[in-house]
Amino acid sequence: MTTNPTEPDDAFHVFDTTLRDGAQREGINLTVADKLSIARYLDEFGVGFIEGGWPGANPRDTEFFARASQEIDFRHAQLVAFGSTRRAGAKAAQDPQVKGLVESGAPVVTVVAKSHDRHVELALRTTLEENLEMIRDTVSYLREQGRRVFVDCEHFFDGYRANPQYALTVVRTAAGAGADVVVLCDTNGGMLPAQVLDVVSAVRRETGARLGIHAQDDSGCAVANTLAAVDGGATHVQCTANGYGERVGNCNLFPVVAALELKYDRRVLPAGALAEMTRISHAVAEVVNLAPSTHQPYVGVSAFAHKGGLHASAIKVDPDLYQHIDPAVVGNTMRMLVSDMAGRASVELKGKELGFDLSADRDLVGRVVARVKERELQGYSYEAADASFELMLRAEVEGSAPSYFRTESWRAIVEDRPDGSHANEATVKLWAKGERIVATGEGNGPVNALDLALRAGLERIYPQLTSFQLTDYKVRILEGRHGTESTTRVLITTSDGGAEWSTVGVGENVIAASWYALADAYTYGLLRAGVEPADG
Ligand SMILES: CC(=O)SCCNC(=O)CCNC(=O)[C@H](O)C(C)(C)COP(=O)(O)OP(=O)(O)OC[C@H]1O[C@@H](n2cnc3c(N)ncnc32)[C@H](O)[C@@H]1OP(=O)(O)O
Ligand SMILES: CC(=O)C(=O)O
Repeated sequence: MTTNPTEPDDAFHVFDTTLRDGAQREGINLTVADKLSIARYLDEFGVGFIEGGWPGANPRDTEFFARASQEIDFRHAQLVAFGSTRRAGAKAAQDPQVKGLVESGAPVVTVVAKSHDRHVELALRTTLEENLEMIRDTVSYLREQGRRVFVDCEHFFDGYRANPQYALTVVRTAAGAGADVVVLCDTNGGMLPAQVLDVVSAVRRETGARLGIHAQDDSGCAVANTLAAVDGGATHVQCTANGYGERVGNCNLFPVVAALELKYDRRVLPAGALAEMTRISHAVAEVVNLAPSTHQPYVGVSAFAHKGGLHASAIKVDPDLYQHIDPAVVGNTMRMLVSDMAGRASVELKGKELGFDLSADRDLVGRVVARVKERELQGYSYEAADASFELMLRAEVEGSAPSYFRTESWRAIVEDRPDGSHANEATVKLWAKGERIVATGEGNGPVNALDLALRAGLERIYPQLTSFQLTDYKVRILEGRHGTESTTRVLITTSDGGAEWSTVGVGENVIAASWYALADAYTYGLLRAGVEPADG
């Protein structure tokens, strides 16, 4: 029952609610500027609708609507205001909340309505008939005001189980009053795909209304439930970027649109948009200030990272053997992880990724595999330390590891002072380009002092390292095995302001392990910068 003359009846809607339901996630607190920035990313990605928030519910959402239409030249999306049906016993035309929706200026309004009889009686504290009247009146009023209206039927699936006739009457009432789409909501997120398929198919059959789906992820089934609803006849999917949302989250936009485009062969995004998906997902994560999930389907950095040796050996023949799609299609890349689960193929493919053709030297590849396994047994972990792996690989390929300095000794001292403060000092004694260097550093911890001493000692000889910055530092104490002492593993990430690289060090204590990881970090950085190796 489409009432929008500009759209064919079978038009498919990708409706994003990151700025409304996504913002209901614990830990997300968006400014108006953040919301504007996310809206730009979503429009660029090509979603059809952006639900911007609840105008009138808080000053931030009201300001967002005032500014979004002025400041953003939407190319693909229409802005949607969210609100509820009018209050019981009032008139929609006089309801301040409904007026706020009109005053937002948004061309589309989503109205949340009760569709579960128990919610009407307990939460709204009104009659079933008055709830229908609230829906009828609110939708008609908004239509008279020239708005396109979608109705979100809250708790629809639970309501349908409890009282199917009432739930169906709500759908008919909303559609009859002029709602373009009636959205069936799994508000508590407890449904499973087979149930969603059954209910959506039945509602479509019984009412003929145009249906949408809004699935919360409490059972971990939001994406599957959304696709099941599409199978049942829904043509409008509500999702959020990276699955942000109330409680555990909402339906993740990215796997849904990827599935629709790549597996249902349905064009739901503008041409070329899918290849931007990984970048857009990470950009939105940056704006909401949450680290992008490494294991998110399609867009996570681990989504196409292969660790098992057997996988690598098949991928060497054809990547399709262990990948459901070509990562480039969604703007991601395949990565090979080298660890003690690697075989020859893993090392060969990793070598290729790093620019080495190892295919002709079976013995060398075998030696590298053996070395990786032996070092991982000691506590090293190369899958998160590509730079240390490359230095080790180069040592095998080129006969010796690239080297820029030789260590005579180092020491780090922590002084506990009577006032409870600590002084951290380090001294390094090095040889570089034939010169003996003694340098000291004072830092906010012993590792920082060691890093500063190393930097102070080498900076004059290798000015390139002034741009290096330690950006991440992780320590893990590894249990001793078979009666041996425990050891410490340190992973360091270093940046030169553009690229980042990670190194690993293992030692009997945290400072020794840090030293090895730091030495690799500086060595690899100088190599990357194109500096000719020159040992002490
Ligand atoms: C499933 C969802 O995620 S829906 C979206 C939920 N999002 C939010 O709630 C975020 C924004 N909300 C808010 O800022 C506030 O809750 C407001 C401004 C909307 C309302 O605030 P208040 O007026 O203080 O009311 P409060 O939040 O305590 O209760 C909500 C009221 O709306 C009523 N209500 C709930 N659903 C509906 C509905 N579909 N139609 C009409 N009224 C409704 C409740 O019965 C309650 O009425 P009462 O005040 O007579 O008890
Ligand atoms: C509308 C909505 O957010 C829900 O029912 O979960």
